[in-house]
Amino acid sequence: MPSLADLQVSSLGPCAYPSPLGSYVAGRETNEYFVSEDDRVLYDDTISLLRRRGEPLETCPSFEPGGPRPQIFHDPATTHVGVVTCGGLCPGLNDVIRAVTLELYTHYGVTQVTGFRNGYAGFDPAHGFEPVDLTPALVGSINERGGTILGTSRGAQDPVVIVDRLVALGIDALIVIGGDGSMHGAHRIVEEITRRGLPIGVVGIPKTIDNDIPHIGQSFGFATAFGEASKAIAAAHVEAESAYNGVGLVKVMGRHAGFIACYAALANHDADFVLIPEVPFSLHGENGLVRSLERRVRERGSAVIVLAEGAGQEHTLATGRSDASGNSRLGDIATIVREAIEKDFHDRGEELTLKFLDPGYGIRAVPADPSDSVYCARLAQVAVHAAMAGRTDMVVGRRRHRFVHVPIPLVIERRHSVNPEGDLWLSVLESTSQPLDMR
Ligand SMILES: Nc1ncnc2c1ncn2[C@@H]1O[C@H](COP(=O)(O)OP(=O)(O)O)[C@@H](O)[C@H]1O
Ligand SMILES: O=P(O)(O)OC[C@H]1O[C@](O)(COP(=O)(O)O)[C@@H](O)[C@@H]1O
Ligand SMILES: [Mg+2]
Repeated sequence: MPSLADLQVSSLGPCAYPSPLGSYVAGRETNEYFVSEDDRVLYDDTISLLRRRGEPLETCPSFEPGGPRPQIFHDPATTHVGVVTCGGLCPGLNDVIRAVTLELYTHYGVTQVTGFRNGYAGFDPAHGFEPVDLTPALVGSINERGGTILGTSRGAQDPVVIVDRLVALGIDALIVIGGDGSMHGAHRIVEEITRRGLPIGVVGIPKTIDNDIPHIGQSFGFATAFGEASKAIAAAHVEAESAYNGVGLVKVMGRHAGFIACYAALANHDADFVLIPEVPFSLHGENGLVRSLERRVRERGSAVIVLAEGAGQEHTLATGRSDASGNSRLGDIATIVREAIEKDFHDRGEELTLKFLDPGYGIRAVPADPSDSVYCARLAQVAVHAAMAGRTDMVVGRRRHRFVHVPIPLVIERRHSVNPEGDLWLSVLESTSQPLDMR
């Protein structure tokens, strides 16, 4: 449980410039568009949690709200903003690049916006990736396409080299669009900036289809991704129920967190079993997957299993390998589950029609759905407000419908994952009627 001190956002210094957004509210009796610098968004959201603390509201943990400030740190006339996308693809990356650029140009009058190519690698002159001048004309309709126009990458880069490049190009604020790994990287960039005493801010916009970043509500692109995954589950259901002893096995992404599997399964209620990294299961034994599946197929004639790629890793041979960013390469649980099911039906002399679907990269290479598009645009605007107000070492998030600033050290402290004791997993159990304990 974070303390109030853990939730304090770092700032480059006092805000000496009036915000150009002030012209919008000039002459109005109220200026509710602007965020009050002394307002806070409470961490706890129930009376019982607050009561348990027994403290005045002012000392209870709370976040700085996101949104435009009446006074800003950077002078828009001279400000130069950098933008980079890192890590795996995610629907909405182009929406965010577009909205950051347009917010800077249109509302702050900032006309120097530079996009770094191919993730953190783009800062290293040795790679020879020329930065891109992001303009309203360039970004106008990029939101219609999946992927990122800037390119992305995995793999470590030296923060010293990155800060050297920021200094060489005169960047005042860097917007990092990335996942947990990118935010670790962003924090190391901040440490190097701080070591040199430079007035350069770093603001993150959390991206990942896995939704494994804590404290930020939900990462953009997650909703689009699970929506795409749910289409594969619906197809598996149709295939399974149209066959004699039909079984659909759908593998979805989700390295350490089973959110995609849970939400995709809940989206159409076609799943009979959801297997996620957070909840261990046995393959064999009375409560294990194979016997439970046998019972379900006997009762209903068919069944659908949704399998997160990171589930049941204890049943696989550890690969001992990792990708360029240090993320572990997973064992192939789908093949193990599939072979166990096929062997069991074969040994029992039962017919089986098993269809294996892996929507794979197809769930993250698509453009954002309308709901994620809105979310991307708004997160981007809030990130620009934060950057212009001199905030640093923070990411933007939306907790319970409130935009907030979350310090990066807090979001990289741990991973967000499905709580097996929580209400999401309970919904999955209710929807699938799978055994509570499959060990
Ligand atoms: N602990 C870390 N410290 C510094 N940089 C990191 C760290 N983890 C990842 N990165 C860098 O952040 C970038 C993106 O990380 P990655 O894990 O691939 O994707 P994501 O940000 O989507 O989780 C990569 O360039 C990677 O080298
Ligand atoms: O792009 P790669 O390296 O094949 O990685 C695939 C992994 O990326 C993810 O989409 C998550 O990526 P991020 O960590 O970049 O958010 C996982 O769901 C999946 O395991
Ligand atoms: Mg990640």
